[in-house]
Amino acid sequence: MQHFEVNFDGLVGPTHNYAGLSFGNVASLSNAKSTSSPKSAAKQGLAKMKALQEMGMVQGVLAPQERPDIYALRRLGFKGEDHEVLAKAAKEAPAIFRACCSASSMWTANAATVSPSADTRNGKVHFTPANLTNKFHRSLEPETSGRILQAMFANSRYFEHHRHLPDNEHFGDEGAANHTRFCSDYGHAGVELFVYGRHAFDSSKPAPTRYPARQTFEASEAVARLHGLSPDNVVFMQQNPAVIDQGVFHNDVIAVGNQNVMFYHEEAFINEAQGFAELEQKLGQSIHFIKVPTNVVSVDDAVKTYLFNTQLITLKPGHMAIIAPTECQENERVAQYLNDLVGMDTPIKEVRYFDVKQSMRNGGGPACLRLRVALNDQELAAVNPNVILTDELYARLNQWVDKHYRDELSSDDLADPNLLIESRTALDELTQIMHLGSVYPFQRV
Ligand SMILES: N=C(N)NCCC[C@H](NC(=O)CCC(=O)O)C(=O)O
Repeated sequence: MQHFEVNFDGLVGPTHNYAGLSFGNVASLSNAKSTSSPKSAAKQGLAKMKALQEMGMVQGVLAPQERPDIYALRRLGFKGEDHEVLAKAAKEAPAIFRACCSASSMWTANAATVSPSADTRNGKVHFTPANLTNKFHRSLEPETSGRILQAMFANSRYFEHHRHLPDNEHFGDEGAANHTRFCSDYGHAGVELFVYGRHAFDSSKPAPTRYPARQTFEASEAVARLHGLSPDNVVFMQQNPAVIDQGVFHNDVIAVGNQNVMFYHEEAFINEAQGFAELEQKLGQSIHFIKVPTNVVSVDDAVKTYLFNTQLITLKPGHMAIIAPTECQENERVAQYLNDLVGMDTPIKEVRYFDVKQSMRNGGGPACLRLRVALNDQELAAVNPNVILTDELYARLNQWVDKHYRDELSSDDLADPNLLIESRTALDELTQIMHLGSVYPFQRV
């Protein structure tokens, strides 16, 4: 039996824009209200997907969501025809309106937590959509994320889908951005590391003071329970609150792991030694812990360049590549570090740089843009084949973007009723291309 790690990248939606919605995410706040390019954002994402496919990876595509979210606006009391709802909300509650227009589902590392079948009690691949309660604009995602994932992984013999956790800050869950799986090989039982930012039910425990900790310990525990993971194969570690307060709003902004490698910043965790010893003991083998010291790369540089929001992928046994944003190349210290890293005696042998600047300006790097799903060949054969990137699908999606997406989008354009029509037209066609069925609210009423 063969095993794969499949990366499901978020296809950027037609309303991609910069609205400054994520307090605690430095890039989101500093680029608020700049003009975006949905077309280049989508094309940058597709180019990264294609490159990984050409590197021999199995690459998947995760569809975007319907925005503006007219249903959320109606729930908040805006009435009338769709164009009236848009006009009233944009005028009377512009901040709420902008939140309902976000294309934030593109960061699919936050779509769900996924446990491969080798780790779970019933031998199925488990999915729990993230509730994303900490940010209003992101809390609009889990229902549709769940429907899209069910349309992609539809075979109940292999896949089990859970409902997202209760929509409350106590169970704030940000999905795979705070979850890393270590294993000797993708098909072998691994150890799942859940990293949380605070304890919701114990205020005596450390917590950040400036920016929010989006993931709670209690949420991480609940996901591990739902997925039927054995306590012998799970480790919980707390993020260092001091780095959350410096803009590290998810663990994947300060650490990335793959198989037997953990690439991380010196300041990432509380109780690092204890957590890492537990990881190795539960995995039953040693892990390459590649620690980047503060005096080589500061937390500030890590946040600005997303050195750790890189994808660490296995190209052949013992040979990994780092997929980094071009921001890393443009920072002298980080570029030098990466240059040195590939010469060190670790499984990381090469670095490839990608321009995902449209996403980076909202605080989303290469790793935010993908959801990892480890699958065996039978499970892969049971995945909806129309969501796996082929040369044909790549060409088709590029044409689709050219046909439907705007070159530029400003904050004022969000209230244009044509944008809603354009988005729905595009998504309706996309569900046919990807054989997803009626996953969007406008297709269901
Ligand atoms: N690290 C990972 N895995 N994901 C990055 C998510 C970025 C996203 N940005 C935003 O939602 C900004 C939207 C805006 O401001 O318009 C967020 O903060 O949740």
